[in-house]
Amino acid sequence: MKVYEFKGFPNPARVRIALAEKGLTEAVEFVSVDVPNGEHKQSEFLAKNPSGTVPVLELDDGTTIAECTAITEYLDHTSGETTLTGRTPKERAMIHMMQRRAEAGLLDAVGLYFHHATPGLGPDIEAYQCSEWGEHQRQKAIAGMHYLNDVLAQNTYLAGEQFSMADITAFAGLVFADFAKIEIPAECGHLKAWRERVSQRPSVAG
Ligand SMILES: N[C@@H](CCC(=O)N[C@@H](CS(=O)(=O)O)C(=O)NCC(=O)O)C(=O)O
Repeated sequence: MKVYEFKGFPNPARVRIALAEKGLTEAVEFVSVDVPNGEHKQSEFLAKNPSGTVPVLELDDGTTIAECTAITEYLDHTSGETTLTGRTPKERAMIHMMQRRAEAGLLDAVGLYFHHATPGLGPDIEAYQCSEWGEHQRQKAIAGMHYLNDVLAQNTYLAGEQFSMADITAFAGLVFADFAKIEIPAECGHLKAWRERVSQRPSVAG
C-alpha cells in the first residue's frame, strides 16, 4: 500500500495516527506530494483523487481511496479488531456521529478559515477566496471547540470511553487550529486535558 501525503499537514496526520494505532505504519510506502507547489492539482495526482487533496491510500491492486474516514475504515478492517470505528452498531453510530461533528465543526471550519481568510496555500492554488466566509468559519471553529469541551466534560473520549476515529479527527483539528493561530479558549479545560491525554498516545507522540 502507498499513502500519498504532505507530511505534517493535518489530514495526512489523521491517516498516520490511524496507521500507527493499527500497527500498519511499516506496511505502507509514504509518497510525498508537493502540495505547497500545487502538485496535487496536476493531472497525474487528480487521476488518483479528483478532489485534488491529500491523503490518498493506494492499494496494491491500484485502487485509490481518498477521504480520511474512508481510509480509516479500510485500515481498521484490515488489521485486528475494529478499534477505531466501532465494534457494535451503537459504537459505530456514535463514532461516526462524533467524527462528523469534529470534522465539520472544527477541522473543516479551520481549513475554510485558512483557505479563505488567510493567504492559505498562495494565490496560485487559492483560486477563490471570501474573507467574510473565512472569518465566519473561524467563529464556527471556536464554537466547535466549546462543543467538544462540553462533550469531554462527560466522556473520556469523544464517542465514549474508548479512543476512536472521532478523536483522531478532533486532534488534527486542533493541530490545524494551532497552525492557523486559532487558540483553544481558556475556559475549555476539558478539551485541553483531552488533548494532553491524546498527545501521550504512542501513535500521536510518534
Ligand atoms: N475531506 C478530506 C480533506 C483533505 C484535505 O483537505 N487535505 C488538504 C491538506 S490539509 O492541510 O487539510 O491536511 C489538502 O489536500 N489541501 C489542498 C488544497 O486545499 O488545495 C479528507 O478527509 O481527506
